[in-house]
Amino acid sequence: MYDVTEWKHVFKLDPDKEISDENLEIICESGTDAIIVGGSDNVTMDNVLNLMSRIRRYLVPCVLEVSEIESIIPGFDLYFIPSVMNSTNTKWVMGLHHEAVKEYGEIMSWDELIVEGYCILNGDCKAAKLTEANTELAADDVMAYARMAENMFHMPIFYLEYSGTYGDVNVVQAASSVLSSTKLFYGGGIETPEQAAEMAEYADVVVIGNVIYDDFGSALKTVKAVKP
Ligand SMILES: CC(C)=CCC/C(C)=C/CC/C(C)=C/CC/C(C)=C/CC/C(C)=C/CC/C(C)=C/CC/C(C)=C/COP(=O)(O)OP(=O)(O)O
Ligand SMILES: O=P(O)(O)OC[C@@H](O)CO
Ligand SMILES: [Mg+2]
Repeated sequence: MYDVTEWKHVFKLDPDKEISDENLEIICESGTDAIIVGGSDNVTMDNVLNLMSRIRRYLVPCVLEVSEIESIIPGFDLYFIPSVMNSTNTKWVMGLHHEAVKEYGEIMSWDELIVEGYCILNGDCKAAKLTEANTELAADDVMAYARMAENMFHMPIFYLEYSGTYGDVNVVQAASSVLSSTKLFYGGGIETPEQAAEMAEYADVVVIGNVIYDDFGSALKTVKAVKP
């Protein structure tokens, strides 16, 4: 029904940030493959519900990327569950997941859940600090995580996260070279259609976040750059 393996471009909307109805409509009808709702600060039931119900006016698939147990609400098409592979604290690898499944296990629709093997590479971003990620990684370290995600843990998504900064295309290429069934998501610092196209050469899916709020016109152009 929602075939993530066909996606090339997604917008990530932050429930803690303002977006006008007009811009939301443009984003939802832009031809992007999905809208991810997610962020690392002040993600509450209220602001998640508010954003979800506004996105729900459109046909585009709508995904909650879970960052806090308290803000999980029903009604999304899919739930992306990050597991930070390069975290040094097991809480962010499997700990919170264990707690959540203990609480919701009985009522969970497992086919709506998609696990993302996160590898966070921008040491200055909030997610890196929160999860105590070891971001001092060379390309071969990242390749090893990618191989583990696909061959050991059978994760559907390997997510290279540079949130807030434009990443190293050689690292994205290296990760891509060792993946076949697991889909490579790239997110971080994409501000122009050219950058989106550059990362899309190697990543299966590019994620566009902050630029939606900083330069809406440029954000919109990334769709055609990736899906001409
Ligand atoms: C009732 C109901 C609908 C039930 C459904 C069942 C369900 C979905 C159950 C959930 C099961 C489950 C296993 C949940 C996991 C729970 C959990 C809290 C896991 C931890 C997730 C995690 C590792 C979070 C760490 C932070 C992280 C990686 C967040 C991802 C998003 C991210 C990096 C956003 C970037 O944030 P942003 O604000 O844009 O950052 P900048 O400031 O840098 O821009
Ligand atoms: O906000 P930006 O830097 O575009 O990053 C997108 C996404 O990967 C954040 O989780
Ligand atoms: Mg952001």
